[in-house]
Amino acid sequence: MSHGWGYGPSNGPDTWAEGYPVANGPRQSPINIVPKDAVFDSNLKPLKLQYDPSDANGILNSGHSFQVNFVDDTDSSTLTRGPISGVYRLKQFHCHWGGSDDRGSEHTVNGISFPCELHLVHWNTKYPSFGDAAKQPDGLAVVGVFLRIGAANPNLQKVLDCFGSIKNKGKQRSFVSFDPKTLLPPSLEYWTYDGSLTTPPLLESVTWIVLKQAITMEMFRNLQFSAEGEGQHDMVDNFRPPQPLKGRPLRANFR
Ligand SMILES: CCc1cc2c(cc1OS(N)(=O)=O)CC[C@@H]1[C@@H]2CC[C@]2(C)[C@@H](O)CC[C@@H]12
Ligand SMILES: [Zn+2]
Repeated sequence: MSHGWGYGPSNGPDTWAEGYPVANGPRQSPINIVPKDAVFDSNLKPLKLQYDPSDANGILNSGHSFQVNFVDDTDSSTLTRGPISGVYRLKQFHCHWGGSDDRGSEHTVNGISFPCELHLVHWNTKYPSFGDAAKQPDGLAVVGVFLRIGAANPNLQKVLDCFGSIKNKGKQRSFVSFDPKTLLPPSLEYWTYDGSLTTPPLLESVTWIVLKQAITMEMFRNLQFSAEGEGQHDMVDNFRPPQPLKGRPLRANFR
C-alpha cells in the first residue's frame, strides 16, 4: 500500500514536515482562534457568495475526505468582497471530522474543537487555473464553517445520503443541482487570516475566512479511508491540529 501522507500514527500531521518542509512555515493552517485577540477591521466588507446549483457535478471519496466538486469554467459560482479583492470561483467543498463528538474541526476557538468543519474552496480567477492559483500567496480563499451536533440540516443530508455509494477511497458518483449556500449559518460574520492548505502539500496560498456562527448536523461516520478490499479503516479524525500563529494578524469583520 502506498505510504502516502494520512492521519494515522505513522503518516499523520506530525510526520508531514519530512515530505513537506513548509509544514513548519510562517503561515500554516489551521490555527486556534482567540476571539479576544482578533482585531475588528472596519475595512472588511461582508462576504458575497453567489452560487449556481447547476454547477455541482460530483461527489468523491478522495481517501482523505469526501469532496463535492463544481464546474468552475465560468464565473457562475463565486466568492467576492469580504477580505479578498477580485473574483474567486468555487471549486469544491469537503469536511474534516472526529472519531467522537469532542474533536474533529481543524480551527479551534479558545482551544475548543467542534465535531466537524466544512471548507468551501475558491480560487482566484486572476490565475489561469485552480492548480496555478494554489501556488500563489493570494490564490485560494476557503470559507470555514463549524458544524455542531444537533438537528439534521436537510440540505447537508442530501450530501450524507450519498455516502453509501462512495464508502471507499476512489469511489465517486454524480451529484447535481446543489446550492452550498444552504449550508451557511444565518450570520456571515467572520474571522480572517492568511494561511495554508491544511493537508499536504500545505501550500501557503489560502486566505482563510472562518464563520463565527456554526450550523447543526447529525453526525456521520460511515466513510472509509481505505479502498474497497483494503480492509476496514474508518474515515475519522481527518483533521490537522492548530499551528503556530507566528505573529500573523487575526482580523474580524464584527465587534
Ligand atoms: C485549500 C483547499 C485544498 C486544496 C488542496 C488540498 C487540500 C485543500 O484543503 S484544505 N483543508 O481546505 O486546505 C490538497 C490537494 C491540493 C489542493 C490544491 C491544489 C493541488 C495543490 C493540486 O495542484 C495538486 C494537489 C492539490
Ligand atoms: Zn479542508
